[in-house]
Amino acid sequence: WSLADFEIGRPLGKGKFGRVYLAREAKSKYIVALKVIFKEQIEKYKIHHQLRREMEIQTSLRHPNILRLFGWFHDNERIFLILEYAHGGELYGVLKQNGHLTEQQAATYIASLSQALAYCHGKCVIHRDIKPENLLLDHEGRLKIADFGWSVQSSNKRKTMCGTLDYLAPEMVENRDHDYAVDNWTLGILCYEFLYGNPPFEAESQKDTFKRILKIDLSFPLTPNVSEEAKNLISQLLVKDPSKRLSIEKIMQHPWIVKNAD
Ligand SMILES: CC(C)CCNC(=O)Cn1cc(-c2ccc3c(-c4nc5ccccc5[nH]4)n[nH]c3c2)cn1
Repeated sequence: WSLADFEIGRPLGKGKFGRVYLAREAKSKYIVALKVIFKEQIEKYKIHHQLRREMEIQTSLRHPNILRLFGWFHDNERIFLILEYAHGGELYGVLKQNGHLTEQQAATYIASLSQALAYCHGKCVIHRDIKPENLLLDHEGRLKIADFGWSVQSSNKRKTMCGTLDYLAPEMVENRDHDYAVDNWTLGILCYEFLYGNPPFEAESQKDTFKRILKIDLSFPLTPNVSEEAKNLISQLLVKDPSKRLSIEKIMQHPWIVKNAD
């Protein structure tokens, strides 16, 4: 592939490392999202190996709820990633527009995320950075995890702090070793945010967010009205001891998911 094969459209936003444009492959008319990453950025931030690993990870993942990386090409100063185009845009937009989601929508997205994570964990990939901005919707409103900005192969004990803090599990806040269960924690954070409109441990300062996470300072507002089953699932995921968090399989069998996810 080369840039000449594509007609470039409007900017779709900026992902990690670069901007993303709507694009159409000239011959097939196939619509894609084309991400442009400047090589000088890669040199400057020394992220060549991380980028390569992400590209290998994302190319190898094939799942209906994981955004495809079809391929890539480069010219002298830029690398271009040919990504799946998600017609529905960011889930974040839907969440902010409606304030919060219905229990059916929330359960459907949590079920989709759980299936995608079960698939990733099966391939020894921990996502570690799942947040609404990284979740896109296709033309049927089906969820697509877009950004493997900090995904690692599981053996890694990386210590870098990644992304916004609201979604960090206690073991990551305490910079202890972490494993797949960080993604289970994040499902609890997202479930809470889908139903209430903001993440459970939000605070004025980062320090206070850290404290609330480490204390599991979890409370459920009286409005909007949320079912006991939903609160039960959230309470079984936002557990300090990673080994005590509900497994992905158990999430899929939880009464709230079985009843509300479609
Ligand atoms: C290899 C490594 C660097 C990871 C490869 N993955 C990414 O680059 C992650 N990434 C995906 C995107 C992205 C952003 C937006 C979209 C969209 C999209 N569709 C939209 C519809 C309406 C409004 C906005 C939209 N954005 N479709 N596919 C996308 C893909 C940005 N970063």
